[in-house]
Amino acid sequence: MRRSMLFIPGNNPSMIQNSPFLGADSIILDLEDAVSLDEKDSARCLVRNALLSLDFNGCEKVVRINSISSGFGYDDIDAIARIKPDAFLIPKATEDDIEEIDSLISTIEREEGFKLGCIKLIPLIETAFGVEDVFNIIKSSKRIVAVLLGAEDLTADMGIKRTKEGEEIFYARSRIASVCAALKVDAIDTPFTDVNDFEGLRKDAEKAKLIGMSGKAAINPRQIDVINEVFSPSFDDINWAKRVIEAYEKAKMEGKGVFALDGKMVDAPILLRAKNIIEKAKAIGLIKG
Ligand SMILES: CC(=O)SCCNC(=O)CCNC(=O)[C@H](O)C(C)(C)COP(=O)(O)OP(=O)(O)OC[C@H]1O[C@@H](n2cnc3c(N)ncnc32)[C@H](O)[C@@H]1OP(=O)(O)O
Ligand SMILES: O=C([O-])CC(=O)C(=O)O
Ligand SMILES: [Mg+2]
Repeated sequence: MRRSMLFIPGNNPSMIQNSPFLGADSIILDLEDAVSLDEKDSARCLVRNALLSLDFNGCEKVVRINSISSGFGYDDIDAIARIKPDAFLIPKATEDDIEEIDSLISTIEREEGFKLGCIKLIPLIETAFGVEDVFNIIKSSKRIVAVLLGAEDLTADMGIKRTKEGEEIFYARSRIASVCAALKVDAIDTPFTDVNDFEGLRKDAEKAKLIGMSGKAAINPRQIDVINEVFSPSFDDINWAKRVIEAYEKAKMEGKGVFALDGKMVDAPILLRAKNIIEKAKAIGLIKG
């Protein structure tokens, strides 16, 4: 489950130390934009030591490396892949970068005796070209398990304003959600940058969920509860899903493929939606069995 993915600056030891107990599903230790140029080497060292020594309490451990073109990316991959993070987040991802990084990681996995393919990739889609090419980017490596939308860089690349309402990213969100559903990987929404506006955060997360995104990045621990709540099935959802499944079983015995529940039609796609809710609730531990 990747409902919430918390960014943590890779040069901040106290934030890193507390991170496993904040309730995020994934922790993204950042070596890219949250770290200034003169701290790139020390942050890499700190993140490496943290991954070696801290118990991450079951959180997914993701490291955002610097891009290959920045000159820091090769050192990031070499230092971090050898201690087996769960995944790398690849900024301003292109097909060429992903193919090259996939091959570099394969070499390290062989050298270190790791299972081939154990280190996953999450491309950060944050250029107009990346949005248009997202299908091919995901197809370029079997390691890809999710895609993250980076709206700050995307809107900068497009030369447009970033707003709280987010109309300017509706297309990018929708395209990423649709392609990710087609290729069966998670679609993770961009962070909401006003860390004191929880109503705004909730609305923004709900917008992303409505069009099919499965989780959202956070930049502050106080954002995690809201994000987890929005991307978990509610108790009403779960009760509805149970009733649909029960009613469907009964209807099937009576030889019916379609019937009405509370005045609304239920047929195969509605059953599928109900089953998806139950699966998600089980994965999160909201229901057992
Ligand atoms: C566009 C992009 O690239 S996004 C990705 C890169 N950006 C980042 O990683 C930013 C990460 N977030 C932060 O640095 C900070 O949360 C800021 C700058 C946004 C806000 O800072 P503040 O207003 O000082 O945060 P706040 O007052 O809520 O901090 C409360 C506590 O949470 C901690 N905290 C804040 N952010 C984080 C975080 N991302 N991870 C872990 N702990 C954090 C603080 O250290 C503080 O701890 P303390 O009480 O022990 O001192
Ligand atoms: O990774 C993210 O979600 C944030 C980011 O880099 C961006 O918006 O440019
Ligand atoms: Mg960015």
